[in-house]
Amino acid sequence: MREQLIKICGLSSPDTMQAALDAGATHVGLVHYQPSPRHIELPDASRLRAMARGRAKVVLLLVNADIETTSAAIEAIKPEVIQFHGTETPEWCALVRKQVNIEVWKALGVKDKPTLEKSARYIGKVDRLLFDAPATALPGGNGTSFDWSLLADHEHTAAWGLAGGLTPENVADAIAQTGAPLVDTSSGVESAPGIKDAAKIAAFCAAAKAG
Ligand SMILES: O=C(O)c1ccccc1N[C@@H]1O[C@H](COP(=O)(O)O)[C@@H](O)[C@H]1O
Repeated sequence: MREQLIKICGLSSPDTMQAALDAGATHVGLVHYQPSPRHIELPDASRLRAMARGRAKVVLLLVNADIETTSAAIEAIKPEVIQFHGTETPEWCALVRKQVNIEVWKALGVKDKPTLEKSARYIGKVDRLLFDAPATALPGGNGTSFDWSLLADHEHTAAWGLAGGLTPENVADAIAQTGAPLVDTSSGVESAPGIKDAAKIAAFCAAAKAG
């Protein structure tokens, strides 16, 4: 049986990092993007990163960051994965992937079939595609989902994951409908924007594993 991959993103305190690790998250995400309520400065991110070593893969989330910001964040956090969540091009993703030798993921907002098909531009350039709801106020982390039926007959030719509005209540259904090998949540395990809830994190991981 394959392992269900589970990413809890936007962690910014030791308590909630511990909750995600104890709940069995396979990936934990740190958002380094100033406009986000989940933004974390590099020294704090580095401390949380140390907690996860050997227990879960750390995913550094960046949005259209310049070279200096990207390099400084990678140097400080030493993540296993970098997730680009803005309008980064396939070429940019491939360049970073070649330079840093860690997994590179690209998040893409799925509005309709054509936008899903455009994801093919990233095949071979990244290690995983992350299908999310289209950007609204923020490029992601808005707690909104997209029409999962768009994925039903999509032929996946690369590793992928599902994000956008996933909660402890809907994640099992999302996995059943889409077969997502990785599920990713942020808002769905919070009590308020940027405030993670340990009980919701535990419930999400349990539901995803059961799903
Ligand atoms: O979490 C954020 O604040 C964020 C900011 C900018 C880009 C992406 C962001 N979060 C990622 O968006 C998806 C979906 O999040 P949600 O579950 O709908 O809140 C996920 O990958 C988050 O990590």
